[in-house]
Amino acid sequence: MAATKTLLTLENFIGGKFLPCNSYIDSYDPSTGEVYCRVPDSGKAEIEAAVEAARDAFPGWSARSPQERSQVLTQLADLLEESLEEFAQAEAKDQGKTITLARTVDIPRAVQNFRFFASSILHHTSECTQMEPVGCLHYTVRTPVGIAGLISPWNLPLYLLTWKIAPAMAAGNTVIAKPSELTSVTAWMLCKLLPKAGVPPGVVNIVFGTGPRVGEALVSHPEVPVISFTGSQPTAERITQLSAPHCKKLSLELGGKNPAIIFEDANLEECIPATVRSSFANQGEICLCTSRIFVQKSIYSEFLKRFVEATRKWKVGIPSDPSASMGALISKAHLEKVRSYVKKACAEGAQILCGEGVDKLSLPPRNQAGYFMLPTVITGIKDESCCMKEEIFGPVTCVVPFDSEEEVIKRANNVKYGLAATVWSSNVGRVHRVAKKLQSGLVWTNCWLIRELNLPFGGMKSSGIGREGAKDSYDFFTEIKTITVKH
Ligand SMILES: NC(=O)C1=CN([C@@H]2O[C@H](COP(=O)(O)OP(=O)(O)OC[C@H]3O[C@@H](n4cnc5c(N)ncnc54)[C@H](O)[C@@H]3O)[C@@H](O)[C@H]2O)C=CC1
Ligand SMILES: N/C(=C\C=C\C(=O)O)C(=O)O
Repeated sequence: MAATKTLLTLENFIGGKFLPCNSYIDSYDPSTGEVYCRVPDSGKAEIEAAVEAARDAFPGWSARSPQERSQVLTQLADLLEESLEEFAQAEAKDQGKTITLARTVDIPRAVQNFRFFASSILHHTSECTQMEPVGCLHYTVRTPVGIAGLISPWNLPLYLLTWKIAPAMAAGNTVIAKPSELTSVTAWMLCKLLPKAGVPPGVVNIVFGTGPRVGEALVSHPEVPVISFTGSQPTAERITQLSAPHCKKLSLELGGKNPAIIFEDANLEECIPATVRSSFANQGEICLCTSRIFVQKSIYSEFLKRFVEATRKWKVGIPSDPSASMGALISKAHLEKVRSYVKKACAEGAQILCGEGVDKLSLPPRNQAGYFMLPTVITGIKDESCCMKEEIFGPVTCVVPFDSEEEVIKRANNVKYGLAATVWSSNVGRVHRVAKKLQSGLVWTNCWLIRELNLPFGGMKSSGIGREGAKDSYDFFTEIKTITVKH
């Protein structure tokens, strides 16, 4: 009992009020393996309450002009920015990522998400055509869909949650968001800013808990016509099944098995540090991370030597260490899953060039039970291996050689996923040619993760359905109507 009192205890935010829950889930600090927080274990009753609040708030919020909604979003961005350091500290503790990443990427991007959609909502136009022979004018109008159900994962908690909340609100919907039960703290902190920013009660409701309990209650609710989800493919399948009887609008942003293709004319000075980052940023827990590196044979040995050297400099440290490049993985179960892939690779006869099982990890005594592992490079592995086919979602990357452009395109496309790829070459023609042939929703050439938020973001094949971005998110969170006027 005494220990429970010291734990941070979160509450649901429904209808503009913080409400306690009947039961709670333990949430762990990934850097120590200790429980430090209690997250509401919500279910159907909490979703019913959130639907009621969102339904009541919808007429008022949807009737506001885009300019009025834009002002509220801008105010929210300003408030979040004022508390950037507090949010970054909380995100690093809750997720295990480095404070540097939380400070420079996660929270600034969450601020940017609100600012971006506050601005983009002001610039949409509608279509209009004339039919002179029959004297008709046709035009389109867009209206918000209604109550939006938003489900986000644990890897980029506030960054991905706000990437959904901001466009849904901007378009005039009311929202019920369910963050991951593993990383709920910054979403709860955001709730405290909502009234201060002028968000009316019920416009944004945040309900915490597990996928099977509260996630499914949200997805199955008949009054929630639109679901935006980022997470794993099996969960997306379940959401699709539950949504089918209601014909819900779905946006599914799922995993990847992202290739980096490195041609012999690549600028290795730039390519090597960028590929270390694309493989191991955020502990490799980003759906866009590189996990298959194809290197042209003539530079294979040189690349491998320099890549391993650079990987060994990618420092694993506790999240508060400003010199760390990588922190702890999200959970014990996830750490074990990631390690199991390295074991499988070894059993198949692959070589581990650095990291897990090869190098020694040094951690302060307090963090020995944390979920840390070293960035790991595997080679001598076949394309058919599970390490080359399945999403590992951790600091593990495979490096293999290739001969020709045609061959590497075929091999890069030979997985069920199609999210992101990088191509490294100084031949402009080749860069365009290869990018066009890759089955991938995003291709970065001679760079990685430079985001233009206006343009479509999302994957092909098993990497998802739909796109997010200025126009794409607006289209998704609105219904279009064609009106014909005979004059
Ligand atoms: N964007 C991405 O590509 C992500 C991929 N993953 C992949 O998924 C694997 C498993 O991670 P998880 O956290 O288990 O991902 P997940 O897909 O289960 O979780 C994502 C979100 O969905 C919710 N959820 C889970 N089951 C649900 C259900 N039946 N109905 C409604 N919502 C549900 C979760 O509570 C969480 O908020 C990772 O190892 C990684 O490979 C995980 C997170 C993000
Ligand atoms: N969806 C994910 C990353 C998105 C990044 C971005 O929008 O810039 C993910 O890792 O799940």
